[in-house]
Amino acid sequence: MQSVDQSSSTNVQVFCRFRPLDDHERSLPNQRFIEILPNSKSVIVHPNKESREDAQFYFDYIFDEFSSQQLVYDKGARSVIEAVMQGFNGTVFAYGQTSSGKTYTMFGPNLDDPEAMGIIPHMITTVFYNIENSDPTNEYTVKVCCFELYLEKIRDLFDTSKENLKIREDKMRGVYLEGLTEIYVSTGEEVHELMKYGHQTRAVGAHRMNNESSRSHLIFSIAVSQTSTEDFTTKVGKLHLIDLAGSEKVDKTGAEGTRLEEAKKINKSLTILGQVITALSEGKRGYIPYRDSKLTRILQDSLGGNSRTSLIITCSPSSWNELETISSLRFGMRAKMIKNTPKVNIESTVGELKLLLAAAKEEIHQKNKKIKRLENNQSQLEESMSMMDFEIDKKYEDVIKELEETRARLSLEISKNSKLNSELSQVQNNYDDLKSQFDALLAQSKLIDEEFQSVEEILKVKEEQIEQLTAFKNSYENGFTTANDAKLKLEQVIIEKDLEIELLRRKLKLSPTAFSEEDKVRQEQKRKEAQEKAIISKYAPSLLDLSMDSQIGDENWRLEKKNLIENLKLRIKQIIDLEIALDDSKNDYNSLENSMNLDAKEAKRRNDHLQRSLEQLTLMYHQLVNQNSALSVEKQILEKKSTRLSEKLKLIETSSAALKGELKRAKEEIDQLKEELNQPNYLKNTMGALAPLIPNSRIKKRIRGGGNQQLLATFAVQAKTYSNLRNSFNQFEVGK
Ligand SMILES: Nc1ncnc2c1ncn2[C@@H]1O[C@H](COP(=O)(O)OP(=O)(O)OP(=O)(O)O)[C@@H](O)[C@H]1O
Repeated sequence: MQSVDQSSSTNVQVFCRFRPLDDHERSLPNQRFIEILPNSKSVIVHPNKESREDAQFYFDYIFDEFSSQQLVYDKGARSVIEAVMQGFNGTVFAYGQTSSGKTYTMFGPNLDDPEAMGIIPHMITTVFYNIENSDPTNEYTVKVCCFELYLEKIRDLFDTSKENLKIREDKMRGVYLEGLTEIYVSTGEEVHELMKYGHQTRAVGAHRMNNESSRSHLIFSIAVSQTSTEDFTTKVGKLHLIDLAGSEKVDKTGAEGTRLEEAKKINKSLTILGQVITALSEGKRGYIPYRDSKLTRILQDSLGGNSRTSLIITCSPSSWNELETISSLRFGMRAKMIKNTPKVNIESTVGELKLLLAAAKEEIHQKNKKIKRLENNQSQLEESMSMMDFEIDKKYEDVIKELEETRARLSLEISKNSKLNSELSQVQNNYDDLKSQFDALLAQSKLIDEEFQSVEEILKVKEEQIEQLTAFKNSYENGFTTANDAKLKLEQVIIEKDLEIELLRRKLKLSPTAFSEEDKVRQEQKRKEAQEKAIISKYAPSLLDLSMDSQIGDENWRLEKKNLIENLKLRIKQIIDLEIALDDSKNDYNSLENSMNLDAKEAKRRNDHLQRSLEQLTLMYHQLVNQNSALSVEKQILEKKSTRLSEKLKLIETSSAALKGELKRAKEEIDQLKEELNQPNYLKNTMGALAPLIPNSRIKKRIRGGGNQQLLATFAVQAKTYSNLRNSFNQFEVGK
């Protein structure tokens, strides 16, 4: 069966029904505590205790104690059966505390009285009314089942020997009960009888609040299948009508023993139902605790699933049940928030099945081919993946190896670099030392310069004094030279006169020896002295100067001058020494600076080189890491692809197996039905107690939809069959 989305999601419709006060409640003071507003959509609760505040609740409709069964059905449930007739799933259920009127609402106090009957009998009537009034080209089959959930066990109410049915789930059928009796019916009366039968078979017990309290959750289901004889499409709508057992406060109801056990189980399953509703109302689509109880598993589709659902909250209007009523109203408000997504269920006819079978066969064939192809692809993929894995691993290993080597090289370079750095810092230290020495020398030289300048200034003064003295000496010398020259000239004249005199004497005496020897020696000495002086004055005036100095006799000045000269010489020597030392240190400094510059340049060059290689290595490292992560991503994608392919393959295999199984089951069912049909005592054997009620209950009965003409024609026959059935049923009951 497939579901066709012909509708958007709809909220669960929630109604509220207040029953009249019962005898006990009427005997109490402050009986009523609720106020239904005129729009019949909201109710205000006025709590008795002043400490509690008024609370307002909103519903799709609120039925008061005077609301008729017909009104409750029309407003609260009719739309659901209309949807079921169109192929949707539908659920109507009643929830409320014990003795609040759930059974009254779902079944009614009298199942045969059209005015008193509740929702379930009304539904049955509507189903068959709709069939009878539908287009004659429609063909219907209707099957019903009825079971109860009692003490957490599922009991088949059409075959009570089935006491503990198991819940199963598969893709095709959804949640279902294995082995549950399903009865095909052809008339509303048949369903009516079956409903009564199930209702009577239900576990009922009495307690302080309800003499006929339902101790189980009852589910009555009708599946309506509608086939068009024109296009052979089939829609199947399933309707669940549920009368829940009521929650109870055991101290109020006085439950003991089995009753207490029942109450606990009922309360527990209702608590889980509340949790499911809370989770759904909060939009927790991820985890809903459906599986925590059998009731919620059965209701899975009705709450948050593929179903049009109506919930009727039944309440007591009495303040005696104030807390229970408020709790039920809150439950209803939460349920109102649940969204369901009902879809039309389309089922195939035999003709369609044949076509489907052929199509399925073809599909299976195609899928098998595809599976083979996929298997091949997968093995190829696996092969290439393993090769790829190998290559990736190898590449990865190479990369890692290269990385390790690079790292080793890097650490070597780093240690070299740090060594160079320490050398550099040592050179830097030396340089700093020299620099400070140089600075000290520079400072010293500055001092010397300053001293030198002051000495120069003194020298200047002294030079000026010397110049003055020299000028004085020169003028003095000039005077002396002139006097000396005059003296020399005079002496020369005297010598010449002496010589003339001698000559004259000789002439007179005719003998040269006329001059005495003494005179000759004296004359010679004088001549020599004169000659000497001339020579001295001509060639060595400085000597004269000195002799002059000594002659002028300024002894103090001479001494001072001498000291000054000595001092000057000493200072000059010191300056020269300092200059030499300065030059030396300048040279040292320059050479050091040169060598240092060279070292620093070299270190910088190496450092730059190292920096560059470090950057390159880092780049390479990053590239390798990127390459590696890209490869990992590629690997992951391929793995994911492969997993997806495997999953797809598995899905195809599963769906193909399910399809095969389904086809096999359908075939077996057809064969079995054919076989059963051929057996004369078939019905007696299979239906047991229900056999007299519903003839041929395991056989699909095709009911033609149609106008009233056909209806009238068949009605007589059906009425006769019905009265026959009732007779035989009565006989059967008597005979039991
Ligand atoms: N709307 C109503 N009008 C008149 N009587 C009502 C109405 N609803 C309930 N009652 C009466 O109240 C009593 C309890 O109702 P009912 O058995 O339907 O309650 P319940 O909720 O099914 O209880 P439990 O959970 O114990 O089975 C019955 O006697 C029933 O006839």
